[in-house]
Amino acid sequence: MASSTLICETQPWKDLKSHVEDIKKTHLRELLSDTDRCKSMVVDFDGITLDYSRQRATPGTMDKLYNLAEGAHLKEKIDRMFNGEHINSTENRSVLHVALRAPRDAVMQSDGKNVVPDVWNVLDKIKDFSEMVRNGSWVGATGKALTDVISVGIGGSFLGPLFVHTALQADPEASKCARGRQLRFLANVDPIDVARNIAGLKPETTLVVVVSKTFTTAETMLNARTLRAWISKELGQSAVAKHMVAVSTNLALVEKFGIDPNNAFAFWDWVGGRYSVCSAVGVLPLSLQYGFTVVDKFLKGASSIDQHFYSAPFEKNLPVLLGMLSVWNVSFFGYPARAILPYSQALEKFAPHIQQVSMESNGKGVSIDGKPLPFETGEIDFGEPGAYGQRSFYQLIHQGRVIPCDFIGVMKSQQPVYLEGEVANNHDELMSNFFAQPDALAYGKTPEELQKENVPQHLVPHKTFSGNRPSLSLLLSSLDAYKIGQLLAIYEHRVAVQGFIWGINSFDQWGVELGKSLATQVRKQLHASRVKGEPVDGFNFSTTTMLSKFLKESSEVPANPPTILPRI
Ligand SMILES: O=P(O)(O)OC[C@H]1O[C@H](O)[C@H](O)[C@@H](O)[C@@H]1O
Repeated sequence: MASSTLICETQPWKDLKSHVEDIKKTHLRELLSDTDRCKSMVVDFDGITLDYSRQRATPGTMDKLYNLAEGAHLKEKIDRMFNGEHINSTENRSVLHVALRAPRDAVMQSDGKNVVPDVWNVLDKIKDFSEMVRNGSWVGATGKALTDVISVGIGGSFLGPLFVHTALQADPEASKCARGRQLRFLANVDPIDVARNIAGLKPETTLVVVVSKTFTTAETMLNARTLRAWISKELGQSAVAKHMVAVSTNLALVEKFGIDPNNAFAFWDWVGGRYSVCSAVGVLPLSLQYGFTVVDKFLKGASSIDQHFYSAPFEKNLPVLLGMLSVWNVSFFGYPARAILPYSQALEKFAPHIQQVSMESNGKGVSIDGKPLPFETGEIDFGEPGAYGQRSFYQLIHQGRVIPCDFIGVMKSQQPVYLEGEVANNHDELMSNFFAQPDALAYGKTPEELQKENVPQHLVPHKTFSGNRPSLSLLLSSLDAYKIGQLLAIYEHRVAVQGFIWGINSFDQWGVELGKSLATQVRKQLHASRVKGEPVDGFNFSTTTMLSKFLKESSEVPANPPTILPRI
């Protein structure tokens, strides 16, 4: 539905621009006193409750947002995604991560081919392989079972799997399945990350999974070569076949690296890196750690949201509502950021994953047709588990900048604790904050209220809270593999909705390229200076000065060193 009209030139956008001026005159206190309005702003789906009554919006705003969705051809764009059309136009690819969690009998086409059987071939292969490793029928070079896995990858080949792993770690069913096993992630090319990852592990009981869509990412490939050296130094070159497997779309490069193609797990160019956690990228390491049954539940949770996103009317559609409200906050109120505040330690890696999903997708400067945008897209996503955040950046959120917040709570803790004689059990204590903070942000505290509380006059300005700070709350019935899959898919689709409304391509990432090519130039210079003593040349004054200083101060680095691996 590519149309060269920018969304900001349409009538629904203009209507919202004037409507926001009215809303700005209304305090959230007032909005929250309207019970019918609040009732209309609670939506339930499959164990998830969304309450968006603390958004600076009325039912009238929502109608105007639905008009905007229509003006942006949102439904057609969602359909085009599910139909496998090449909506990633700059890379001429379909965007079909929904096919990764589709049921076995579903049909989803990309380039005239049903991709679901390919997806299930890989899933079956992962199931078989992970079972063999877990039950000890696949052993390492010395005949020992492989109990530990290091997943090597960065960006989309790291953040999603890390989020899911962290979320599953304390889940009773998953943790039982993971007993005696370890899963670690090596992402940074910093040698310190290598040192930390291999600390306490032995090559003979370790399986390395190299995860890279392209199999060319400099950091990942150097880390993969480093772990290959770690294995072959101790067990010999031939051990690599038993101790290293790969996940990639580039199977030719996997083979060239020295990994047996039988031990490579494929995915496809219609899966974007940041949307790849449901492909072998996440499914392989997670199945090795937790078993395929647990991971299958995670996929089913994501699939439940895919169906909902595809078929639910907009007023009941969680990703659509969340996406539209984000557009409202960013494009009409001009709020630059969004705080993701899970009240569950299990979700501590959720915000870092969503940072990539959201900011790499929607941080764009031109429309999908290449027209410069006269408005900002994307938002700065950040977050920490609530209890941490409250003791660090909530001050700014309460009395400084206005930052719309997503509060994410869970009804039942994965690991309940009850202490005799306590007023509240530990999870209730945590959840007290989940319920209290949104109201504190919305209502604030007036000078009159403070005076009634006999607050000394000179402190009244400091203790006054303006309130009127928007948030929304997502309450999950539990946090098992299924719910984790749902949460992931809600945010993936929310980000897509935002991009569809703004009229951008949320599925490419050209902005990442420039930094990478400049790093290549620096890498060549470092090599030439260390090996041939060549002076720094071809950079600006600032970079030349800093590079020369770096080379001089680290001159003890040998030019042609033998393999040295870190030890801690
Ligand atoms: O999976 P890889 O090909 O190694 O790519 C890893 C990452 O590389 C770049 O940084 C891209 O911008 C990311 O989207 C991608 O996830």
